[in-house]
Amino acid sequence: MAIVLGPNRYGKAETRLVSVARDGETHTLTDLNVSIALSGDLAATHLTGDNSGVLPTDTMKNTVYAFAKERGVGEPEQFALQLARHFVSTQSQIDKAHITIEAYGWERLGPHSFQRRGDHTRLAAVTVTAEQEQVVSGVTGLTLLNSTASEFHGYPKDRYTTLPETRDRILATAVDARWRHLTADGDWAGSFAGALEALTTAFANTYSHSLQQTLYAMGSYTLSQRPELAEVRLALPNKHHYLVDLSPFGLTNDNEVFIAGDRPYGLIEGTVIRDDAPPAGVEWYL
Ligand SMILES: O=c1[nH]c(=O)c2[nH]c(=O)[nH]c2[nH]1
Repeated sequence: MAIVLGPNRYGKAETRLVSVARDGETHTLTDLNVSIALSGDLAATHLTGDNSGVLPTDTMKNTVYAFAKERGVGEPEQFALQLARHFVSTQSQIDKAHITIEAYGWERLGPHSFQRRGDHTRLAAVTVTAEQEQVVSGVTGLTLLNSTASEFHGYPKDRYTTLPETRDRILATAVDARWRHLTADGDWAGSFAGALEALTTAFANTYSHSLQQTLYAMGSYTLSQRPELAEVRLALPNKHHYLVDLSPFGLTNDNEVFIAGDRPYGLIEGTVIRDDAPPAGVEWYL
């Protein structure tokens, strides 16, 4: 029996970068959280403490800030690609760079005034090797609600089932979604806006018999609208809204008064794929 080093990677997590593009009077704000994970021939440092192949994570953080100045930040997918290519091409012991970026939105209030958007966070994740570049975009924390056009019935019942069947309920979720691009160059801003629009349109327009059905509708509509995408992965928490029993007060409740549940929640997860798309080159997770 031998004990060996398994898969490993390292990098600087959550480098917070705020960049102001001072193009005259009207400034543009970019607000990112950048995480870097490098892997390759890193056995020596783990096994013997030889750090000759260990680019410091501090240097990775500095590279983020220097690239912001030297190249500008631009779209998160593009910025992540530039960083990933840099580490793979300049560090011979590194064969894979995985960069994830959370981009926080700021709405313009004036030429140099902004209001932080709280409604969702944009995501980008790229993986670069010598052979391949994979780009994934996504969104998290996008809370959506339909106040009707949602039913849930016809499910199996056993001795522990208490859930009443419903023909009219609130359907609400906080969308956590990732979508894989077919190529590593594109109109990242337009693609993100289009995918977000497709997801929300499908949520609003689907008459739902389950959140699972809504998940498939959101993924398939997004792929139908966005030819640059190969695959959409969705994790949809079912943000339950429970009807309040108003009968103790002699009142009816015709789907008007709800308790917003917190925990536990149903979690519906699924992938929708274009069947002629090439498979992902490297595994990616939500
Ligand atoms: O849309 C739903 N899907 C389920 O699987 C489920 N399970 C549950 O209790 N409520 C719901 N709603």
